[in-house]
Amino acid sequence: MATRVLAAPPPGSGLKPVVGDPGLPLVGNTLRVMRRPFEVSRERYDLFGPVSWSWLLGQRTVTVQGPEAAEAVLVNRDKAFANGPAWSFFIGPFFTRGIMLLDFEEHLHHRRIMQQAFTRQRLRAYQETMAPSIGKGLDAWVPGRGFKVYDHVKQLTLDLATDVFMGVDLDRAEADRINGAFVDAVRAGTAYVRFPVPGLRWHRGLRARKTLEEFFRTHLPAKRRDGGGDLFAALCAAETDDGHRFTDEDVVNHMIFALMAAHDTTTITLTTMAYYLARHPEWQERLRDESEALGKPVLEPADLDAMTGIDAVMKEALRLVSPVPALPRKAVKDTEVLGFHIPAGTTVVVPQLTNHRMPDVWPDPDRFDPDRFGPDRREDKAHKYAWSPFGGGAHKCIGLHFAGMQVKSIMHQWLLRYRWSVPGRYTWPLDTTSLPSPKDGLPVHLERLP
Ligand code: HEM
Repeated sequence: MATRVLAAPPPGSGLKPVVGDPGLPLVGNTLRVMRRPFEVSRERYDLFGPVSWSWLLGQRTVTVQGPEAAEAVLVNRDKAFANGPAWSFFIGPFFTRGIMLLDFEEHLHHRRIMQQAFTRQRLRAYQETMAPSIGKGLDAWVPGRGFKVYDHVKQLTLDLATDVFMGVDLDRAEADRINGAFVDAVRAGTAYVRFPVPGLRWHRGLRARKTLEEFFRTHLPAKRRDGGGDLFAALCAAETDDGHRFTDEDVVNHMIFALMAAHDTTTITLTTMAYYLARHPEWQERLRDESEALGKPVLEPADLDAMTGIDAVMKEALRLVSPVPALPRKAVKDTEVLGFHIPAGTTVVVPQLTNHRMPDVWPDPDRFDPDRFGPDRREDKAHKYAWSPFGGGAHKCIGLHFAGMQVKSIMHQWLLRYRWSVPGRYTWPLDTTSLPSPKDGLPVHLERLP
């Protein structure tokens, strides 16, 4: 391995240079990092320490490992790191002006308005709207062997998005058209060919973006007029105390982004929970007992905190498989992380996926052990950023309570309806080349409970 310095620190600054290895010509270390993230990150940590550089996805990228470095980048005290130029590289054309792509003053302005759509009162309304749709979606599952959890959960969360996010009555064909556009927009972010060739991902993504824009623009006037208990209506109505509101264009952009931010992340969380609950039937039974003991077919807002088993398994699933595996930033001026010199223009990545499995922070890090979040252990308290699947700082996930509510509501109803299992020696083939997901869709034996 050829070890090189990223850039010499300014003389007299007292800063250390970032050391790393460029990797292979053209591809750098991209394929190794994508295919074997856990092994490669441990190897690099041992070799270079918490801050190192490499060529990744065609960019000179500094990777910061461990909670301390994650905190420095995400809290971003001297405003050296920007989201827009970093995230745009992946999702820019499809999620134009999504809130995560805005920075500094402008971001804060939008975030303050958006927060009005995520108040406690709004969340209660979303939960109530969602409950019957979850039941309907789960009842439609056909039990048997080879039931692909990932595909079914993805469909379920997409259908829920139609109710809870859009609140628009769509027939099946129209719902499928919008869901399809949405899936194409998301997929385009991980296209290999990153310019529009008809039939390929990038092109389909651009077409999908147009479809989604037209859809939301068409329904917007009625939403503004009639309101409702959905996110679309909430964004239309959102207003800060000093009277700031979203324009029509803002609402369209934020709706498209929020759908994306909410959908794959909750799908991955539920699929990971289902995988470990299939591998650990004792935990599945423990959670089912808890849900049965509650004595209610659907969770109500006041029940969310009481579901401690589901909560621990959800946290452990988010630790083992972080749905957003890496948080990229672009340095907009010379700065430092843990005393290492980061020159302006560098892409900096916080690798959530591997940070959550650092042996220095988590005992036996690859083991599924939800009790590590129990009151007597609280291993997540090792550092404020030890467990940070929702990010941190100004861009911390605005939907984190929504996500918890949705995941718990679905899991509760699922446990009451079905038992599921995998063969004893099955381990899932986790694809980590994009957002993490099982290559085989996670086939389980799904049995309906009497
Ligand atoms: C388990 C589920 C989820 C996970 C793991 C997750 C994770 C994240 C992460 C890590 C970020 C920060 C990205 C960064 O700093 O670059 C983020 C931002 C965001 N998330 Fe989530 N998310 C989840 C669910 C949701 C849901 C359900 C919604 C909406 C209802 C949502 C809406 C957003 C929005 C709007 C942002 C951007 C916030 C900003 O830039 O100010 N997320 N999410």
